[in-house]
Amino acid sequence: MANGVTLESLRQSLIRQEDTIIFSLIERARFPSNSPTYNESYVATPTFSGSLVHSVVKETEALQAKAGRYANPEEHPFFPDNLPPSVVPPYNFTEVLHPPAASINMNKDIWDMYFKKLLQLFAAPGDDGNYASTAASDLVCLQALSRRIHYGKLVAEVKFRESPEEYEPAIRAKDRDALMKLLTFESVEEGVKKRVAKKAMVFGQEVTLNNDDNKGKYKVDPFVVSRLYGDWIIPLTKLVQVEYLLRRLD
Ligand SMILES: C=C(O[C@@H]1C=C(C(=O)O)C=C[C@H]1O)C(=O)O
Repeated sequence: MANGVTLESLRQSLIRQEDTIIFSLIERARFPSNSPTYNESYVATPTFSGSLVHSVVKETEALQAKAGRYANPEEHPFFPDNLPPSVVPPYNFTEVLHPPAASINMNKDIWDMYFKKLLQLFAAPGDDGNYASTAASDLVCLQALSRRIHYGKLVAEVKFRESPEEYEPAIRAKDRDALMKLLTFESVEEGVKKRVAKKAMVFGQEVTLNNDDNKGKYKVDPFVVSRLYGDWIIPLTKLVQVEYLLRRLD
């Protein structure tokens, strides 16, 4: 495969990213739900627009944009409008993707999924006042999820290059269902769901010096992690793949 990128190497990266995602969820789960972080009327100052989390994400992204974060095609901002330009010298990232890929940004869906669905599954109800740290943890989760989900672009490119003759008719017919079928590997998905549950058990256990008196207590529920993947992360990654493929012949 061109540029040394193979389906196998991309899958290995997705496996490594599981570690990042699970640790980020564990870090967020240190805090209770902390609802004022998300309440637009909580911060009453012109410095911040919207909720605290909105401002923390937006302003951090502006800083990271200056530091060159979004020059990497694997990174996608949640607030792409009016981002300041990078001030660092450009790095020559290998071009793997078909250029129209740049127009795909699913972060709006990722934002909604995270705040409306995921968070309540792993953050315990309550309020401990740590809103700034909570927002910072949310940002880390969001960025890890976004990177993983947009990796679908690379996965789709490699799948396309491996068998263009299978994909081209479905792309020309704009047949989303056929594309979804072609790019789906159910056994891989089942493996992902089982592995992330196992990782959540290993990473989220209490490590003590005297044997296993904490068995069965996890910092994030392994079943919930598996469900996050099965119900949201994998479907969104596949949606990115479909969107990418639909533009692949443009
Ligand atoms: C990412 C891939 O494409 C699909 C999505 C998967 C995922 O998001 O984990 C797994 C298998 C495929 O159904 C892949 O084939 O590895």
